Amino acid sequence: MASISILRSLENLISASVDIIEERVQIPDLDSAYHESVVPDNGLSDPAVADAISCIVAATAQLVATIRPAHLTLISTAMMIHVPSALRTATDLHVAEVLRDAGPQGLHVRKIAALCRTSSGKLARILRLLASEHIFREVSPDVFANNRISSLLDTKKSVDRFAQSKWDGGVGIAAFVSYTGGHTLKFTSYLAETMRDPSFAYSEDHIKAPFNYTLKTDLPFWQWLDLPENEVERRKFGLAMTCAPKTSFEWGLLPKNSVVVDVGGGVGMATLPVARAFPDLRIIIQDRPKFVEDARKLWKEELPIAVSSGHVAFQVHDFFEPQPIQAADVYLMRWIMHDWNDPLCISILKRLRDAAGPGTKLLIVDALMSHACRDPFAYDIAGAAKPLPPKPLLANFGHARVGEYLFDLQMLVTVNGQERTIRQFSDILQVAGWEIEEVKSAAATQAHLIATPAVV
Ligand SMILES: C[S@@+](CC[C@H](N)C(=O)[O-])C[C@H]1O[C@@H](n2cnc3c(N)ncnc32)[C@H](O)[C@@H]1O
Repeated sequence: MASISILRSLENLISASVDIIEERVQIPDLDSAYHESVVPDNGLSDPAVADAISCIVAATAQLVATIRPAHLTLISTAMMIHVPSALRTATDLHVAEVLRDAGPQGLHVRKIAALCRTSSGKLARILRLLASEHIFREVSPDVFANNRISSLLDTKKSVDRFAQSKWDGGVGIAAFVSYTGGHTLKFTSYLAETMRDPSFAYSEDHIKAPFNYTLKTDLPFWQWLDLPENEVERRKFGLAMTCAPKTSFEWGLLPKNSVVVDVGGGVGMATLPVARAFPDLRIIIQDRPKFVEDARKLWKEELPIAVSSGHVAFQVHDFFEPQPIQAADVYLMRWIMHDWNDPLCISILKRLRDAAGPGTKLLIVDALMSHACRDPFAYDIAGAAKPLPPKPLLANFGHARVGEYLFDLQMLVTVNGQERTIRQFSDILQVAGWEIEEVKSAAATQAHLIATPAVV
């Protein structure tokens, strides 16, 4: 297809998608504050709207790639590293909280800088870069306000409280932004060096990640997080898990008092919304000692009734050791498999298979990878095939699904881990004695693989 007809097809796709959205929902202004009850922030339950949004995101990115001079795309992509860095800086300086009370008219950067205790000249440049990427808004020269995106960084705490800690309690996406724009950015900057060093490039060992190369340590990432000097990073990491959408498993179909074990559950960010919505379930959060300690504190603050009623319990457990909770109704593992190489995943899965009863379900929540081109593989697992987008979009929905590939590299640089395709999952599960029954939300950043014990 000639470029001009590609541009026209993309333009038509965008226009048709806007029509679908206009028919079904009202889209809030980008300048108003974030509210989780409005579309698109909470409108993705309507599949037609979700698809239309994906088409717009994919098509606009493809339009830009097609029409922008190639050298400008390369130069601006290379320099995009400054965006996560600026975003983390604004987050750690509490700019969104400082701007909360200023409302839509905003605050002069001199006042923002005074409250954030930093240089106004440099802060203005940082905020202007972000405003150009539609995060914050420059209302008039040097006057900045929150917009729908930046206001999501607001932890709702008073700035005075930050003397104690910003990273206590449910601080949401700010923790993810601060963690990723800090440590992950450092680790990924050494990716090229590790790919040229054979002892790293060809290794599947979890202590051969760019993280280890960057910090010159042989400690596994999880042990490094346990060090006293990394306490703040560990808390941020635990809270960063809030950034995920809720699990879409049908928890409501489980009988009262069903036992759900959140294996490697961190501070319990996957099961906290489940416990809120289904208080009759019995949830056990297992993790390493420090995360269990953090989880206990967080749940006491966030959902004390679950703690006092005993509907949630916390257990120190190494998932390479025999599973202490036998025949649970559900073993949930969200964002665990992607941390480990195949042999170690198989060890974890075998421990759960040994403990499983005939009715046990294993729920794995992770991204499900696909190629960026069409894939002739015949999917014989229910729900595993991802819907194909309209042409001329890339077969994997391009920029609309880039999150999966970003997470994949996040795993590579931190723990030498990886996201997997359905074939890769199917292989390791089979070796460990599990059979995939169904896949839900295959195309989402968090696909759900539901497996049952294989009959031997
Ligand atoms: C990416 S986080 C996911 C946390 C949680 N599942 C969630 O989705 O919020 C991985 C978790 O695995 C835990 N972990 C690492 N090694 C472990 C082990 N050997 N036994 C139990 N948990 C472990 C980490 O402490 C961390 O909380």
